[in-house]
Amino acid sequence: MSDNPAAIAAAEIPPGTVVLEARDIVKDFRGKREGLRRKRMRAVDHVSLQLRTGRVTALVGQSGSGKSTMGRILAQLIVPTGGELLLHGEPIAATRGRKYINYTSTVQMTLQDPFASLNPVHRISYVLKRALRIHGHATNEDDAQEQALELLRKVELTPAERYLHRFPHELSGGERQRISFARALAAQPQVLLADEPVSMLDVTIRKEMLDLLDNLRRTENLAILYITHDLGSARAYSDETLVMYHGQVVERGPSAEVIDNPQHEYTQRLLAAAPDPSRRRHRA
Ligand SMILES: Nc1ncnc2c1ncn2[C@@H]1O[C@H](COP(=O)(O)OP(=O)(O)OP(=O)(O)O)[C@@H](O)[C@H]1O
Repeated sequence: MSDNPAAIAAAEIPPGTVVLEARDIVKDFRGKREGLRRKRMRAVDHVSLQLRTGRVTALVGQSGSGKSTMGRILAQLIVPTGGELLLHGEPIAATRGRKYINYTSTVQMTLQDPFASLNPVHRISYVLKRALRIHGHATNEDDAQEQALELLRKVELTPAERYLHRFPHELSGGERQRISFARALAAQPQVLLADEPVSMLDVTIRKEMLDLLDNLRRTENLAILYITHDLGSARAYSDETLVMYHGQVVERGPSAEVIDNPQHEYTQRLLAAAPDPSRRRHRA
């Protein structure tokens, strides 16, 4: 086993191990101009969280509460104003270069709109093989081909051979989101940051997609951050829920407790506005 815990397969790490930790993260953006001064806008206000292998952590809150900003900080797509990230207990500093690529191999993010995140001019085979090569997991063309097929099977796009030669526009929204997951898995990550993975999909396929995510959590032992405004799915698919309001985490705990018995007035209001907050599901 490698002595670098970030470089080993997630499956080799005991479930429940903290992989990624955010401590006291703050993010300020430049806000609207007021006279000669520009106001500061605090999108994330002293947020701490831990992501553990084989566990799903839900980050819920209404639009503008800071969920995506927090996800982008965890993916190192943007730099926080304050606080720190720790990977396997080691502070992260590099935002470019080899160390940054190593970080992105360990921590992958998928976005809400799978169509916007896939280049329309490339076939699926190119998308997956490129990701495999960038992260150093394919040594030659045959190897890349075999692994690309295996990734398609993992995200339940079968027969896999049929999908390799397609372009994104030839796929449905659900299939494109599965390709986004496959591309993320090509990095062999330990952490998956899933930003609103089903909100742009037809309601009839949302459950299938969340079941797939749950499956990947188990089979790949992934630490998953599930960013959503849907409390019902957070209750059904996550172990822990953090509720964000105006950039702050106002309530956190086991998802069943937070959602069945919310203590904070904001969580109670969110629940009152949710269509079916009591949906339950027994997890494997
Ligand atoms: N690049 C940016 N520059 C300025 N303000 C930003 C930027 N990105 C986000 N914000 C602001 O930060 C706040 C939090 O935004 P964020 O996208 O994190 O919220 P969210 O909870 O993910 O919402 P949604 O569910 O709509 O994506 C919002 O007020 C948003 O306008």
